[in-house]
Amino acid sequence: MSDSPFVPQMFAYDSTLRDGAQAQGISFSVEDKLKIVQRLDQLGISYIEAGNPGSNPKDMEFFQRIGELKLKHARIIAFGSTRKVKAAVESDNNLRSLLAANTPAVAIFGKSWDYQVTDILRTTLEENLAMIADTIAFLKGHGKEVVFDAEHFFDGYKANADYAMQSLQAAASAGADALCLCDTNGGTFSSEIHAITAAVVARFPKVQIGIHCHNDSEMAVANSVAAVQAGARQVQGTINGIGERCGNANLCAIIPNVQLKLGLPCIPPESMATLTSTARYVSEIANATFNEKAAYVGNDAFAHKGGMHIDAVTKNPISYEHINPELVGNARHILVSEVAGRSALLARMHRVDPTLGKDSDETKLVLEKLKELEHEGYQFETAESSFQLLVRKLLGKHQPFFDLHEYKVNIHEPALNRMNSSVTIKISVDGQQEITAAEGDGPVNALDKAVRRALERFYPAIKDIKLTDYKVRVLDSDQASAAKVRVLIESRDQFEGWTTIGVSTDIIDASWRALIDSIEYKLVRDQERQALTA
Ligand SMILES: CC(=O)SCCNC(=O)CCNC(=O)[C@H](O)C(C)(C)COP(=O)(O)OP(=O)(O)OC[C@H]1O[C@@H](n2cnc3c(N)ncnc32)[C@H](O)[C@@H]1OP(=O)(O)O
Ligand SMILES: CC(=O)C(=O)O
Repeated sequence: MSDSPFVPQMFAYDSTLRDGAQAQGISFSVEDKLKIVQRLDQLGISYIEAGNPGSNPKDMEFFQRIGELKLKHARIIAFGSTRKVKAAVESDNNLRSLLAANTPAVAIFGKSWDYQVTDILRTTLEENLAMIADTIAFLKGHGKEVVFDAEHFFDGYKANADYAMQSLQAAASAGADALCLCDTNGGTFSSEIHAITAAVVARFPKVQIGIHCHNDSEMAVANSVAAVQAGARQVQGTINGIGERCGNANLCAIIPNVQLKLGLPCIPPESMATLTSTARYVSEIANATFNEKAAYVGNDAFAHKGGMHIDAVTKNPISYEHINPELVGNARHILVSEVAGRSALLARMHRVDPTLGKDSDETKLVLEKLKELEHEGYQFETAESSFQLLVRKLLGKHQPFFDLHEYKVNIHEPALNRMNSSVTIKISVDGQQEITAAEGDGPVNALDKAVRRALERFYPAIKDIKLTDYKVRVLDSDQASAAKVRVLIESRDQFEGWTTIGVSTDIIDASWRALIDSIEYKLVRDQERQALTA
């Protein structure tokens, strides 16, 4: 490995902790911010815009503590606005806070749309240019690297190109190190972004030009890439695209687009494989639901379901994958479902019998049964473990772990201590009979307790199973109380998680099927692990 420091050709500028924190439902604690900064630094981000020191005490505390961290790649940026109208920079509270943040670099947003100056700032066009110039000169005088965010630049340019350019000129003449063009309202089209950015790059050939896009027209990533193609060399965005309204440009798509497709390195090549885990990490800390459909980093980004696609991808992945998923730390998923073909089944069938091929009778049998069960309401793409058990059963390789003789469910109303249900169950293992009973908060809970109690004597490892989720979906609601239900149960032990499924017109029966698959899958996996270590 080379010891020479990585030199980006494109500066990745992350605003998750500033613009991302302006998203509805997001609020990072100081500890959250410190953790995210470290993770972004490991990813190799060049700039981290980490908050507004003039906005709130939490952000100021963050800036007081950030010095504790030793960062390898990132420069921390404190964010604020140009000075107030008709005010002196020296006495401006926002600017004092920016200096108190003690960061090597600052970002200042200022108006570049004439209408925003007259109607929102309610001042003259000349005063706004003076606000920009005074603020940047003041910060440069304090030794800061300064990024000028030209707010509403594209709308401003379309309304009054001359004034929009004057705002950039004021910033550049005052010493700004980068001029960042903002599509603040997120309504600009990629062709306009490209043309306007190209005009700015031509006018300011010696200054770094940045791009900051919002996603109000679902075009933030495309617009950012268009600006890069027009010559922008700093690209702003947030992890997972979180941000105000519809969000910001998503760096998890922009970084691989720019680095892998346009050939402009923005993070060290060896960090690219941590992109997917970084996206999940930030989502977890933000307490946000992760978008599994996200390009590059979502679970579904390389999930193949159509039988013909699976067949082709198995022959050569580039047939239906735009990049190798491992480059961004993601993985290929082959889904089994009613739209699968034989190729989709082979990897699962080989776990049970490696000699089987695409043309084996067993492969056709499993495919037919899969389609029949999916027609009945099963959905195996989300219940891989039940499918794996089905394959074992159809191939005659499954040895049942117990025989069920009967179970009886009773509902007690009124409930005592929320235990409104009880179950008695009779099973046998190798001829030894066991009868147990259990009470539960609902019949499924009572059933779960009773079957575990009955089996634990024979299979103590069952104690390690934790049921982590239980989902019920009514499949044909027009049948009212006779409708079929699909139950999905997610389980975990100390090694892994797994999902099983049951379908029936009776919710207790559907739950029983999913529950028994869960227990049997655990026992099968324990056997497989023992065989590996034997
Ligand atoms: C596009 C963007 O994302 S820009 C960043 C937006 N982010 C935020 O607003 C989050 C942080 N903001 C805050 O915490 C608060 O708004 C503060 C502390 C900065 C200011 O709070 P307040 O002083 O109470 O003002 P308030 O938020 O109500 O109004 C904003 C003021 O800033 C002025 N302002 C807006 N843009 C600028 C600018 N570029 N330069 C100078 N002043 C500006 C407005 O005209 C308004 O001034 P006024 O009070 O004289 O009418
Ligand atoms: C500065 C900024 O966040 C914007 O204009 O969108």
